[in-house]
Amino acid sequence: MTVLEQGNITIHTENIFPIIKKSLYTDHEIFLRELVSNAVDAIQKLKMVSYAGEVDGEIGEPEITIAIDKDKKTLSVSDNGIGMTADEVKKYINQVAFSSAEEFVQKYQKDADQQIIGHFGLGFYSSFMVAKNVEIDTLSYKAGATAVHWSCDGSPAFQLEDSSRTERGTTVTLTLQEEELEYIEAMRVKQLVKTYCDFMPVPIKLDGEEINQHRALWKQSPQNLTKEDYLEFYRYLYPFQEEPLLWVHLNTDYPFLLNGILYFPKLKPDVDVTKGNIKLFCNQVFVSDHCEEVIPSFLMPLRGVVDSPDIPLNVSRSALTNDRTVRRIADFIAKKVGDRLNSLYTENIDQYISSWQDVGTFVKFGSLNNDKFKKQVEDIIIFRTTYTGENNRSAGILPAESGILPAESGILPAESGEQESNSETPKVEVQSQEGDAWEDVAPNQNQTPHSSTPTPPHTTMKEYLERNKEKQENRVFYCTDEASQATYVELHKKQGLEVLFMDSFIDTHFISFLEQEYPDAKFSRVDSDLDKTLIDQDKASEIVDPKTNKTRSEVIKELFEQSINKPKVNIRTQSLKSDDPQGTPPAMVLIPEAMRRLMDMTALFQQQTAQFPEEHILVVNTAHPLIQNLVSLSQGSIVQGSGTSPSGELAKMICQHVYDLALMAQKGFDAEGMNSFVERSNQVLTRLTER
Ligand SMILES: Nc1ncnc2c1ncn2[C@@H]1O[C@H](COP(=O)(O)OP(=O)(O)OP(=O)(O)O)[C@@H](O)[C@H]1O
Repeated sequence: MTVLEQGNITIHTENIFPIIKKSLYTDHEIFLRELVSNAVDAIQKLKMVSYAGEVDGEIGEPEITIAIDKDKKTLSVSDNGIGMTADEVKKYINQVAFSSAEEFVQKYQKDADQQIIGHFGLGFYSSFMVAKNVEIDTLSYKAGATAVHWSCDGSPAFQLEDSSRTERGTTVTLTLQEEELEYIEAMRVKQLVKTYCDFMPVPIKLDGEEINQHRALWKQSPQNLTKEDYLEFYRYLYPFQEEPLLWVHLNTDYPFLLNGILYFPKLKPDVDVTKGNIKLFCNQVFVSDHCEEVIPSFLMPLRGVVDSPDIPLNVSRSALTNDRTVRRIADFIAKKVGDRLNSLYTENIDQYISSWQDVGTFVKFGSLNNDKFKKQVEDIIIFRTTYTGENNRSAGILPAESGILPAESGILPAESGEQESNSETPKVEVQSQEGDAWEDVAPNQNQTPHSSTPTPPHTTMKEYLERNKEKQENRVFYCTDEASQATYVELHKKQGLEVLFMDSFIDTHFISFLEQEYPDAKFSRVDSDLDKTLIDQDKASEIVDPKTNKTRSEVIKELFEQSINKPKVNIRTQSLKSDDPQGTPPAMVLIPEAMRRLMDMTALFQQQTAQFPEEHILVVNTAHPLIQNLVSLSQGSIVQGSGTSPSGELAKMICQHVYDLALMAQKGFDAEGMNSFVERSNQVLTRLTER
C-alpha cells in the first residue's frame, strides 16, 4: 500500500475527541443518522450525475449496508453511491471535518444550555463521538478514479492511502470506544435506524435484512394515495391507537418547502394539550418528536408528520420560535387545517357533526389563541342543541340526517373555489376524499357509518340567537352536564326555551370568549336561575290560612325553612308553569351564574375542584301536587303548636327529602349525606306504609 500523503490539519487543539464529546454530551446516537444521511446523499448524487449522462453503464439498485464486527468492535456503513476521489476526501473530509471544529465548538458551547433541535450540520465528524478510530474506504464513480483509504484516530493527524476497493461507493468504519460498545448490538442499531432513518428513501440492510420502511407517504402526491394508505401510515406511526378522525395532507414548495400529513386524533379526556405529538423530519430524516415551535399551540394534539428542510435545526429552540419562516410555517399549517374543516362543513356536515366532539376542542382552542384562525372558523363553530325544529338550514338548524349534503367522492383539491387573495400563500393539496376516516371512529368497527344513531341536532350561535331573538331576548341557556342537569333542561324544553350543550372541558373558558364575541347575549346555565317564562305568576298568591292570613306560598316557605334549618339556603316558592304539574320537579336548587363562575375561578386558582356552596337558592314548586299535599300534612303540627304531631314530623322529613333530591342534581352525596338520605328514605317509606 502506497502512502499518498501524511499531514497535519491546522487546528489549535491536539485532539478533537474531548471537544466533540464535551459539546455533544448527550445524543451520541445521532452519529448513525449522520452517516446514513451521507450515504443517502451519495446515492442521490450518483442518480443525479447518472441522469446527466456522466456515469458509464447502469448504476444498479441503491443500497446502504450496516455491518457489525463484534470481535473487532467495529460498525460500518457502506453505500453504493457516488464515492470520493483522493482530492475530494482531502477537500470534504479533512477540511470540512476539522477546519470548522473550532467554530463548531464555540457555537455549541455558547448554546450549551439551550436545547438544539436537530444537531444538524455535524455531519461526518459526529462519528468521533463514539469512535476511537474512523476509516473511510471509497471509490469514486469517475472514470479512472482510484480507490482511497483514509483513517484518523481523532488526533489532528490523518492518513490517506491507496485502497484495494473495486466497487464504487463508500464504506465508513468506526472502531468504537470502549464506553460506546452498545452500537455493536444489532438490536440497538435496528432501533436507531427505525427512529431516525425509517423513511429515508434507500433500503438499509443489516445482516441481509432490510430494516427501514423507506416509504415516506407525505412526500407522495395525495392523488396517488388511498384512504387505506393514510390509515395504514397512521397505524404504523401510532400503533394500537384509535383510528384518526380525518387528515390534512400538506404539500407546498413556495415560499418554503413543506410536506406533511396531519391527523386529527380522537381526543382522550386526559390529553395533554401542551405536548406535541407531531414528528418533525428534515428531508425524510427524523429530527424530533417535539416540534412545539413549528406547530401552532392549539394544534398540538394533532398527530402525524411535518417535513421541511426550511426549518433551521441547528439553532436553539428560542431562536426557532422567533424565526420568520417558522412562524410562517405555523400560520400556514393553521390555515390549512381551517380550510380542511371549512370544506368538510360544507361538503359533509354529517361527518363534521359526528366528529365535532373532538374536532371542536381544537377549533375552540384555536379561536381562543389565534385571531386569524378564529376568523376562519367562527361560522363553523357549532353546539348541540335541544331544538328539534325542521332539519332545514334556513330554519337555522343543521341537518341531523345524512344525505342532505352528500359528500363528493374522489379527491378534491382543497383550494377549489377558494379565493386566494394573498399571492404569497402557497399552493397546497388537501386530501378530502369521501368519508376520509370518519366512519372508522365508530366504537363498533362492524358498524356501517350511518347505521348508528342519527346525528344529534347542532346549531351555530348566530342561528341560535336569531331563532330565539324574540322569545329569549338574547339570553343563551346552556347545560354543562346533561345527566345532572336533566331536570333543568327538561323544564326549559317544555316551555319552548332552547338549551345548548356546552359540556366539553374547554367550554367553561369558551363561554367567556363567546360573551366577548356576542356582547349583547347573556349566557346563563340552566340551573342558575329560573326564567320568567318558566314561572306561573298568577298562582303564587293564593291564600290558604284564614287564621294567620298567610298565603300558601308563605306556609310552604316556613315549613321548608324549619325542616331544612339552614339559614344560608335561600328558599323561594314559585309555581312552575306546566300543563302537567306532576311532571315538573317539586323543588330545584339554583346557584346564580355569577356566583358559580366566581367559585369555579377560585377553585381553578387554588387548583381544587369547586366546593358546593352553602349559600344557594332552593326553589320550591308550589304547583307540584307533592308540595301542595305537604301543606295539609303539616297542618296538624302548626295548629297544635307545642307538641310534635306524627304527620307534622313526616311533613318535615319529606321536606328534607325533597331538598335532598333537588341537591342530587347539583352534587353527589358525601358518605354522611348518603347515609342520612338512605335512612330517611326508609323511615318515610315505613311511615307511609303504616297509614
Ligand atoms: N458516504 C459518502 N459518500 C460520498 N461522499 C461523502 C460521504 N460522506 C461524506 N461525504 C462527503 O463529505 C462531505 C462532508 O460531510 P459532512 O457529513 O461532514 O457534511 P455534509 O453531509 O455536507 O453536511 P451535514 O453536516 O449537514 O451532514 C459531504 O458533503 C460529502 O461531499
